[in-house]
Amino acid sequence: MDPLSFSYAASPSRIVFGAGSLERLPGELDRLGVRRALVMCTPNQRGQAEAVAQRLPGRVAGIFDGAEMHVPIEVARRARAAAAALDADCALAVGGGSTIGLGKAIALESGLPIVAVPTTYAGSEATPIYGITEAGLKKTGRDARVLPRTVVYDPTLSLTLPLPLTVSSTLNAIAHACEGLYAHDGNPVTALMAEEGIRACAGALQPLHADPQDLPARSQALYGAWLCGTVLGAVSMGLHHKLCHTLGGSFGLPHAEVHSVILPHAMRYNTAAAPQAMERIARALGADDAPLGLHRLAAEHGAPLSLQEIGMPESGLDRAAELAASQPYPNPRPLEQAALRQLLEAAFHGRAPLATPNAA
Ligand SMILES: NC(=O)C1=CN([C@@H]2O[C@H](COP(=O)(O)OP(=O)(O)OC[C@H]3O[C@@H](n4cnc5c(N)ncnc54)[C@H](OP(=O)(O)O)[C@@H]3O)[C@@H](O)[C@H]2O)C=CC1
Ligand SMILES: O=C(O)/C=C\C(=O)CC(=O)O
Repeated sequence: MDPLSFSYAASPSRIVFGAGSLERLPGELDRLGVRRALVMCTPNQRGQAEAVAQRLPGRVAGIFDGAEMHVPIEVARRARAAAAALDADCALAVGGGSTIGLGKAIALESGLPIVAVPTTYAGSEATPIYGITEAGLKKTGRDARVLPRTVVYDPTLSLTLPLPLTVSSTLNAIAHACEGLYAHDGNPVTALMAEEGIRACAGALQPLHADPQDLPARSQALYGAWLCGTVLGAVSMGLHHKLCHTLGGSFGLPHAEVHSVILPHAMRYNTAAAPQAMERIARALGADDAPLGLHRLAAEHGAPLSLQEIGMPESGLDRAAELAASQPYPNPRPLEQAALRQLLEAAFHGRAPLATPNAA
């Protein structure tokens, strides 16, 4: 197959990046003709949302502070009703993937434009992917309406992100890029972004570990998160993301942490089937071996290493392997339930990924 045969579509989002760029938010709303923004946040980030609202006198329809992880449908319905009742003309999401995801739930139904001000490294602001959880099942989809029109990346807003979450959220970002490097619908541009995204994210962890208030390192992590999120938005995800969604959606495990634990193991599962991707990941990490490099990065910076420690019941491993193997999706190596069960066993106990793949 010709390796230089691809299709490419650039993201139409407008990106405003840099320390202090929140000051540019009023001008960005002007560009979109926004008059009544619904400012959205989680309950604990209400203060931050109020501070953002104060920068927009006369242009805030209200504050909705009920965002929750994985966008429960009941929360989505409440937010949609609030946006309609307040006659909002924009969903202004200030927060991490949970808040931005709620903005997407509104946009999906109403077509309202989203302006995102991300405060974690999850990358949702850079994708047309939405996720909504109903009756214990998380469904994801793609729709151009949910891609934020404008993203204001201001690294000063992430200075308050606690270090453990900083580390796991950065690994969540790195996971997007890792899978982007072997995606069947990737292209040379997403590969460049992925490798640079991994390098930027991984390189930010050491200085942030030493000082979580290191603003240049926060900028670097956010820059990497933008690149990795853009990759996620452009290509199909494989085993790693599917496994994380199964574990998050059906077993309630925390999103960024489950990514941190699974990533080295999912990369080992795919090592033999995606050698070029592994080479690029290893190069970006400055490691000899991609899965071991990812495991080391997580271990050195105190990320959780085992499913056990983030709440996975051992009794659920069979079911998780079954669920992960039950729906077909593109992945470099075919999905084999027994091998996935072995992967989950190693991840459950927090073992380093085996030096050779767990099946031929
Ligand atoms: N559609 C897509 O493309 C993507 C969607 N997602 C989705 O996003 C969600 C995960 O995103 P993630 O960002 O990890 O989760 P959250 O948005 O839930 O944020 C994680 C944690 O970060 C804390 N936090 C956020 N901002 C700050 C801040 N400025 N200072 C201090 N603490 C802060 C929150 O605290 P508190 O709760 O106290 O506010 C929360 O506990 C999942 O539902 C996932 O499925 C993730 C990636 C891509
Ligand atoms: O679950 C969603 O909302 C959609 C995608 C993601 O969460 C990507 C990820 O697993 O980080």
